[in-house]
Amino acid sequence: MSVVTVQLGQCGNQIGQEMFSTIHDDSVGAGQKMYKECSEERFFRVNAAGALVARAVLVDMEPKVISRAIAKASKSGHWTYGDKAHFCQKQGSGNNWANGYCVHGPRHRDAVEDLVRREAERCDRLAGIFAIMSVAGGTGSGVGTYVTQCLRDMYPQSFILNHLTWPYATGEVIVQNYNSVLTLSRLYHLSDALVVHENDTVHKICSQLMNIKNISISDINRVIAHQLGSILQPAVTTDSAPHYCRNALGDLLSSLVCHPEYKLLSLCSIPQMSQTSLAYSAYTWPGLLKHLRQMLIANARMEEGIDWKVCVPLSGEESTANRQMCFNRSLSNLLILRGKDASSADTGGFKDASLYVPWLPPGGTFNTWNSPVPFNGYEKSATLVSNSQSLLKPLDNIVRKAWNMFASRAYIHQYTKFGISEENFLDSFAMLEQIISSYTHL
Ligand SMILES: Nc1nc2c(ncn2[C@@H]2O[C@H](COP(=O)(O)OP(=O)(O)OP(=O)(O)O)[C@@H](O)[C@H]2O)c(=O)[nH]1
Repeated sequence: MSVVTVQLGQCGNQIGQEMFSTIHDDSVGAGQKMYKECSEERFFRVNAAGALVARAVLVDMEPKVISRAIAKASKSGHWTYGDKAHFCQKQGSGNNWANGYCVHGPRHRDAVEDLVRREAERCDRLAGIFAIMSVAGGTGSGVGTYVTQCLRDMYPQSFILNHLTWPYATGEVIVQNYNSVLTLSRLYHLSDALVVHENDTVHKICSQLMNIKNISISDINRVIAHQLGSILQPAVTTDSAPHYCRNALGDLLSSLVCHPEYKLLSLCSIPQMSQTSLAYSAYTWPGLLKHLRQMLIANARMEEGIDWKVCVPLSGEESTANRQMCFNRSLSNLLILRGKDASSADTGGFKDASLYVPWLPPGGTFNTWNSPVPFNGYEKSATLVSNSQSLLKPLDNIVRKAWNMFASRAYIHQYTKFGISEENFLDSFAMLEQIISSYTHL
């Protein structure tokens, strides 16, 4: 089964290109026929000339980033984007969600829908749609939300997974929190799940784990692409064993999203390091999984600086006490292990019922996938996809900052002039407050 990826805006196109590159290099580097075939079927098609073509549609309102992504892919000499798989215009959305959602989106709806339809028709079986965008700009967030809405209408029965990049908290764009609030509140209804990367967190991984001195956006995107690849590349699931699972998105979503109120997914991978350090490092599964479990409960996105004092509350313990300990409660977790002896690693620590909400049956909260193939040069690696309270604080920060600005009606005229009213804002705030409340009271 195949996934159609839709890359939206600058961020979506840059991350998408890096993701295809990581996936391609990993499947070739693995030197394992079944793994490579499964990965290629999922993400690439073969054109008439026998070359690999990404199953992707590129959308932006300005041409520069798309041209660069297409050129980089061609330069790899291994894969390309489709000849007519992109749509761009001359001028961006000016970091204004309303401009993207109310103007550019509807104006170019037919052209974008046509591109996605053509790509979907080239799949023998469509596993779903993977849309990549930032929440803070104008095109990725505004057009991206509009396009997701159209795709939901076009493919009501298909899985739609959105990958969202959250802005640096310090902020590059004054209205980034408005754009984020509008994007998140709409996508929450449309998408089956939202996989989130926060730029601040990934920046820290680059500086503290990868030891990069002058961190560029490409460095950030490589880390994001690595984590995405680690969940999207072929793996054996309980149902598919001994074969690789064919329905990557479906299995991911059924493992993690048990209730429409809870759709926020975070990722953490271990180990993560520079290529030079990789050659000198050796890991054991018990060591990796012990760290990863503590990262989960203490809500740390990297293995450095984990708070080892946070522990799982004993059953019946007061929920306020849990909160004081900063214990991160989960609804569900998916653990993906790749590399030597992955299938025999002991994952018992993640099955502990106290990690999870009491109202879900224990069998439905935790799943493990594995693959014997080392991922992206790592002899052993583990990624945890988590539907937990881990995004509560960043979400709350975005909503609070946006609300503070909205209270004085700052910059609201830039939105009302495109048709987004104050009531629309209020609805979005109310919707996100509800999600915050639901996750808070897990
Ligand atoms: N991780 C990551 N973040 C990016 C990248 N490019 C932009 N961003 C973030 O995305 C947000 C801005 O969104 P963009 O994607 O640049 O904007 P756009 O969607 O193209 O919208 P317009 O510029 O208004 O047309 C900011 O929070 C940036 O930090 C990227 O390549 N990687």
